[in-house]
Amino acid sequence: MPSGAPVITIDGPSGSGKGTLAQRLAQQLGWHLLDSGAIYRVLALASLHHGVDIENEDALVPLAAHLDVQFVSDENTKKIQVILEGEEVSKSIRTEECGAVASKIAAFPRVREALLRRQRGFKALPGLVADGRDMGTVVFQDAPVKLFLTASAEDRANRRYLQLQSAGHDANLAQILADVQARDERDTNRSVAPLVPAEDALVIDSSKMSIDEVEATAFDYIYGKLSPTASA
Ligand SMILES: Nc1ncnc2c1ncn2[C@@H]1O[C@H](COP(=O)(O)OP(=O)(O)OP(=O)(O)O)[C@@H](O)[C@H]1O
Ligand SMILES: Nc1ccn([C@H]2C[C@H](O)[C@@H](COP(=O)(O)O)O2)c(=O)n1
Repeated sequence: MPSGAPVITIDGPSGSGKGTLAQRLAQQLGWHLLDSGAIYRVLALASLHHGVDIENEDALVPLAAHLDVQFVSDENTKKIQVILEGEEVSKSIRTEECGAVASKIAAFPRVREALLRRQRGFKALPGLVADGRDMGTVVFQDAPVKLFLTASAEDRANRRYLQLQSAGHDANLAQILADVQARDERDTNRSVAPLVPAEDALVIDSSKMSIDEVEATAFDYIYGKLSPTASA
C-alpha cells in the first residue's frame, strides 16, 4: 500500500448510492469524506450566481481556481454543511438543475484540472473516503481500495423519485429517468475523466441490493484489502 493516508474511492453514476455508502463508510471508519460531486455542483451554482457563461471554459477556469467553498461538519448532526462565499448552499446545490449544469461544466478539461489539487487536499490521516466519477481513475489513482457502484437507470430514477417525494417535492418519474439517462450519457462519453470503473475496482451492481447489503459487501472487500496480511 502506498505510504500516507489510505483512500477508498467510490465512483459511479448518479443515484447509484455512492454518497450514501461513502457517508456510512466514513462514519464507521472515522475517516474523512470527500463528496467531489458537491464541488462541481458548487461551481455550477457559483457560475449561475455570477452570470458566468457555462459554455465558456475560459471564463469558468478562474472561477474554479478561486472557488470560495468550505465543507463544515455540524458538531451535533455530523452532517456536512456546504458554504459558498459565506452562504449555506447545502440544499440549493442538490437540485436537478444544478446537477445538470455541474455535469456540463465538468466536461471541460481545464475546469477539472483547476479542481484537482483542491480534491487531493482532502487526503489526510487516518484515511479518506472519496466519492465521484473519477476518484479511482484520476484523482486518487493509487488508492488501495476502489469501488464502482452502479444500478440500472430505472432503479436509480426510482430512488430519486422516492427521495424527492419524501422531501415533499413534486416529482415526475419519466422526467427523472430522462434526466438520469442524459447525465449518464454526458458523464460517460466526455473526452476527459469519463465515468468508467478503474481497472482495479470492485464493481457492485446495487439494483437488487438494499443499502445494508451494499455496505456489508463493501466492508468485506475493504477488510480483505486493508488487513495487514493482504497483498498489495
Ligand atoms: N441500495 C439502495 N437501495 C435503495 N435505495 C438506495 C440504495 N442506495 C441508495 N439509495 C437511495 O437512493 C437515493 C440516491 O442515493 P445517493 O444520493 O447516495 O446516490 P449518489 O450516487 O450519491 O447520487 P448523486 O451522484 O446524484 O449524488 C437516496 O435516497 C438513497 O437513500
Ligand atoms: N468526480 C466527479 C464528481 C462529479 N462530477 C460531475 C458529473 C456529475 O453529473 C455532477 C454532479 O455530481 P453528483 O453530485 O451527482 O455526484 O458533477 C464529475 O465530473 N466528477
